[in-house]
Amino acid sequence: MKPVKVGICGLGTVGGGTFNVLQRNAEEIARRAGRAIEVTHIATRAPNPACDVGDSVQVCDDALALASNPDIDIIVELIGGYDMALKIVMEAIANGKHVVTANKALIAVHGNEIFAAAREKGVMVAYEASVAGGIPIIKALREGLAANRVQWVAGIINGTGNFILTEMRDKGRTFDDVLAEAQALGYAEADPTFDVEGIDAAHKLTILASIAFGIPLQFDKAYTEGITKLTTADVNYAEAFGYRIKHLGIARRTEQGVELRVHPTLIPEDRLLANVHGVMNAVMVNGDAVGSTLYYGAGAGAEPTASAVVADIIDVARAVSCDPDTRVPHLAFRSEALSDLPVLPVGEVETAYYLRLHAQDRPGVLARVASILSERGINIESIMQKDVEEQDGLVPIIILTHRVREQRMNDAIAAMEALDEVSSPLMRIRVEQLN
Ligand SMILES: NC(=O)C1=CN([C@@H]2O[C@H](COP(=O)(O)OP(=O)(O)OC[C@H]3O[C@@H](n4cnc5c(N)ncnc54)[C@H](O)[C@@H]3O)[C@@H](O)[C@H]2O)C=CC1
Ligand SMILES: N[C@@H](CC=O)C(=O)O
Ligand code: NA
Repeated sequence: MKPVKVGICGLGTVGGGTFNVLQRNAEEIARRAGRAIEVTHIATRAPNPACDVGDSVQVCDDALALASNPDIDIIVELIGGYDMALKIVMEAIANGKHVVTANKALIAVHGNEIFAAAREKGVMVAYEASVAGGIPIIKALREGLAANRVQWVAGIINGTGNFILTEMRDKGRTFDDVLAEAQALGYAEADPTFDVEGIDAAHKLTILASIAFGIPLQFDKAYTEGITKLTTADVNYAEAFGYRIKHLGIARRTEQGVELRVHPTLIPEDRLLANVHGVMNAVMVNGDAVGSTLYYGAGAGAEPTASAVVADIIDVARAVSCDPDTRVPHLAFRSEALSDLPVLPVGEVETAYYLRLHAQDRPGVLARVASILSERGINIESIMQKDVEEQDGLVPIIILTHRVREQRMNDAIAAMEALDEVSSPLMRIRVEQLN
C-alpha cells in the first residue's frame, strides 16, 4: 500500500514529540497501520531543537498552505488557539483531508461546526490528544464503553493544575514558582490562565460529556472555577477531616439534565483520584453495566501527548478506505441521534460542602452560623473551631455539610456573610464522595 502522507502544523512541544515518535517507531507503526506513515511537510514559526527534521521533509511557515496541498493526506494541527487553527482545519476538510488535532479549545468551542463539515466531506477529525494527553480516554468512552449508559465522568484533567497543587502540598512551594516550572516543562497552555482558572479542564470536560452522554458540545454552559483562591490552610483543614483537595471536572447525568462543572473538590483521601499526583491525570467513568472504571496516565508533555496524536494518525490511516458511515461517529453517537438533554445551571447542582469562615471569638457566633444552616434544611456533618487567631483577631471555623442544592447554599452563605461577627467572603469548596 502507498504510504500515508502527513503534514504537521506546529512543531512545538507536541508537534516535536509527534515527529520524533513517528520517526523512532516508524517500522513498528507501519506494521500496525498496514502502510508507512511519512511526514512530508511541516509548517512552523520556529525550529524545534529537539527535532532533527532532515532534508526529506519540506518545512515552511505557512500552515494554511499545507491544508490545501494536494500531496498531503492527513493534516495534524498542533498550533493551538482558535483562529488560525480553525482556518487550517476547515480548509483541510474542504480539501478532503483528514485531520488529527490535540486542540481541546478548538474542539470544545467549534467542534459541532467542524464535525458537521467533516461529515459532509466524508473525512475524519480525530482528537484523542485533546483530553488527558496520553490517556486513551476518548477511545475508551467512544468504543470500549459503548455498551453502557454512562452515569458520570469525573477526572483530574489538567496536568499543570495538578502539578501545582501537588508541589504546593508536598514541598511547600509557591504557586508562581511551580507554574513557571510547568511552563518550562511544556505542560502549560500558551495562556496559563487557561490551566489555573479551569478553562482548559472545562474544554476537556465539555468533550468528555458529549461523548459520554451523546449531547452536542456546549462549552458555554460549563461552570468553571480555578485553583487560584485555594490556600495551604484549606489543604490542611481538608486533611484533618480525611480529605484531599483536587481540581476536578465532573459531568453527571440526572433526571433533569447534565451537570457540567470544573472546580476544586474535597474527596476522601482513600479514593484513587485523591492519590493522583504531579502532571498525571486520571479519569473515572461510571457506566450502568461496567460500574466504575479508572484511566490514568500523563496528561501533558511532549511524548505522552504525541502517543495519542500518533495513535489517531494510525487509526485514520487504517480507516481511510472505509465507508464513512461505518466509522465511529465523531461524538460517539450518530449525529442525528444526539440528545437535547439540557446542561443544568450550577445552582441546580447538589453537592456536600466544606466552608471556612473567620469569626470573632464570642459566645453565640457558632450557634448563629448553625441556625442559618438548619433554617435552610442544611445538615452539618462536622464542625471544627480553631482557637488560633488567623485574620485580624478572627478565628477560623470549618464546617462540612451534607448534600444540598447549590442555590440553597448560596442563600445560606449570603446570610452568614451578613453577620457582623463573620468576615466576608467565606471560602466554599464542594465535596464529592465519588462512589
Ligand atoms: N503541551 C502539552 O502537554 C499539550 C498540548 N496540547 C495541545 O496541543 C497544541 C499544541 O500545544 P504545544 O505543542 O504545547 O504548543 P507550543 O507553543 O509548544 O507549539 C506551537 C507551535 O505552533 C507553531 N505555530 C504557531 N502559530 C503558527 C502558525 N500560524 N503557523 C505555523 N506555525 C505556527 C509555533 O511555532 C510552535 O512551534 C495546543 O492546542 C495544546 O492545547 C494538548 C495536550 C497536551
Ligand atoms: N495545559 C494542559 C496540556 C494538556 O492538555 C495541561 O496542563 O493539562
Ligand atoms: Na487522550
